[in-house]
Amino acid sequence: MVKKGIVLMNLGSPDSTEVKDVRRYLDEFLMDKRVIDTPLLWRALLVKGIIVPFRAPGSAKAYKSIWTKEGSPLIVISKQQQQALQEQVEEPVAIAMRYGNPAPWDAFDELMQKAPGLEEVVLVPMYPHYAMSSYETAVEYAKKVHKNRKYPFKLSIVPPFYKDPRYIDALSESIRPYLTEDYDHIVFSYHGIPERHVEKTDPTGKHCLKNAECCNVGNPAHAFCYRHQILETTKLVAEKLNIPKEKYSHSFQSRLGRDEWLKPYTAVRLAEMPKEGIKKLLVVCPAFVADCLETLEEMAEEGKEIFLHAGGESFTLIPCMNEQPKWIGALKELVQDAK
Ligand SMILES: C=CC1=C(C)c2cc3[nH]c(cc4nc(cc5[nH]c(cc1n2)c(C)c5CCC(=O)O)C(CCC(=O)O)=C4C)c(C)c3C=C
Ligand SMILES: [Fe+2]
Ligand SMILES: [Fe+2]
Repeated sequence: MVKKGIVLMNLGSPDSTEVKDVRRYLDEFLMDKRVIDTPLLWRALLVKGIIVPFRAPGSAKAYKSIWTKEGSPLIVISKQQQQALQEQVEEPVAIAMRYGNPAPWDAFDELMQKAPGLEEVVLVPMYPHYAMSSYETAVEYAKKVHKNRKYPFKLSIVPPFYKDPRYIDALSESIRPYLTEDYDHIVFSYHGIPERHVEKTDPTGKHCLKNAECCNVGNPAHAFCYRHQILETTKLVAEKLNIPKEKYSHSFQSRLGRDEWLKPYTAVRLAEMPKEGIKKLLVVCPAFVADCLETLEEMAEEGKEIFLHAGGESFTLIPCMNEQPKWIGALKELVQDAK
């Protein structure tokens, strides 16, 4: 009898592209204290009074431009990843989202039904890097649901896999075919976060962002440092693919609000690069293991337009790993290692 189950947990999407559904999704997302980390009253005022009413119609339009017959790309691809992994393992696999549907309890209930007597569920937060607004909130929420609803099984969690050779290999192989093209530069564009979040998750309270080199000097804070982790991923992939130092760089996309976020900003770099002689650009987004609004709309549409408008000649966005066999194989092994 199978005693174990697997949950792949990603961020989530609105139920439809209607403004009311996008509003509800943004409200749940941005009211999360690990995403907008201001005191509750101020957060409620900001989110419900300003951000959501002003942002929802624009976000709904952006979602419309990428929506498929089957629904949101992030959810559709998550289901494809679930099926692909299911073909490789005998334990039942379910998906859950941090915001919207399916919720973690939907996934846990599904697994309980498929495997009566379930003893352990392995949760895979589908984020390679630690950030309080992605990995941490997914894990804390899943733990809360697990505890409050008194599920009888043990919950094991896959740690951030930003330097795991199996993730690095799968990511590198997804990039390799594009390097045979004639290109001037490859940008590793990661989802940005406010600088304050990096400082907040520093358990030493005195390392992260305290000097320009902090992420390159060994420190226990790196287990929680998003910036250190994305620099590691970039370096390891570049080494594996023999990309010369001058031909690659990293940057951060998707900034929201006026706070200082991790820099450089992708949108700013895309506008500067053609003036520096970079005309043929490759872009990869390693913080996402499934294509989503931030890759298909923000990068493939907006980012491309910024670069071409600034004098760039070609802009190639490398797809996320989605359900590529090498990535699914890596996922299977990450699950097997979880304790
Ligand atoms: C304060 C705002 C935000 C932080 C911090 C943040 C961190 C963060 N997000 C992801 C992954 C995804 N974000 C996506 C969409 C998205 N992100 C924000 C804001 C913050 N994210 C918003 C408002 C949105 C919604 C769309 C919009 O209005 O722009 C998505 C795509 C979801 C989809 O349905 O396709 C992903 C995935 C990570 C990994 C992260 C921290 C590292
Ligand atoms: Fe985001
Ligand atoms: Fe750091």
